[in-house]
Amino acid sequence: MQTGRLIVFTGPSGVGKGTLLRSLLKHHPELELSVSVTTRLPRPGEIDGQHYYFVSIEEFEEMVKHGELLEWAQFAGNYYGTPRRPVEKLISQGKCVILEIELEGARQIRQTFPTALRLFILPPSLCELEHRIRGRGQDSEDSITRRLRRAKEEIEAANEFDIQIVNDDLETALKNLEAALFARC
Ligand SMILES: Nc1ncnc2c1ncn2[C@@H]1O[C@H](COP(=O)(O)OP(=O)(O)OP(=O)(O)O)[C@@H](O)[C@H]1O
Ligand SMILES: Nc1nc2c(ncn2[C@@H]2O[C@H](COP(=O)(O)O)[C@@H](O)[C@H]2O)c(=O)[nH]1
Repeated sequence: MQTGRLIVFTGPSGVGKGTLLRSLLKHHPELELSVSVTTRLPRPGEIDGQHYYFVSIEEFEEMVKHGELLEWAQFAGNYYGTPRRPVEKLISQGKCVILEIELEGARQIRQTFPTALRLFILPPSLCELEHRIRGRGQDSEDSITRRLRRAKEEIEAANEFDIQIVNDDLETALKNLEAALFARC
């Protein structure tokens, strides 16, 4: 793995990005995961500063106004963004930093960090994606509808990314992910 690299990890909500990343980071603690800012309410068990920085809409808008976000987007009725300073600091220290972000944010990063490695995680089918989002049991019906509608648009954009990985069997997807990341030393 090259040092000082930005890795963008995108895919529809519920495809298993977080699940894959938790496993990847367990095996590769040298990788850094950026903690995003969001106006979404915390889910049960989510910890401020660990899963997200949970902020108000006003606080988020202030961050945008002051250029504190590397990228940001609206998703399923909430704002999400990547705090600029910690990412730039880690990259300057030679670390590989992973951003788990949706499509609009990934497109912004392509403009500002053209050398970032961009991966897209695909579900085996839309039916399985819906099954996973519902099975997670964390989102309202309205949020599920918005997420699934957005999923179709996101999947159509998968070819914009450097690498596509289907998350069907979790272990296979993890192996493919590791191969994609570490073959690029
Ligand atoms: N390969 C897999 N096979 C079956 N279930 C899976 C697989 N990968 C993840 N899941 C399950 O799918 C659900 C959604 O996974 P996860 O929360 O990691 O998705 P996500 O892409 O991070 O979603 P979001 O973008 O909304 O945060 C979880 O319940 C998880 O356990
Ligand atoms: N553009 C950005 N998208 C982000 C960021 N952090 C998370 N996300 C994406 O939002 C959706 C929904 O997340 P959830 O936690 O509410 O399920 C998902 O696709 C995330 O990848 C960010 O900083 N910028």
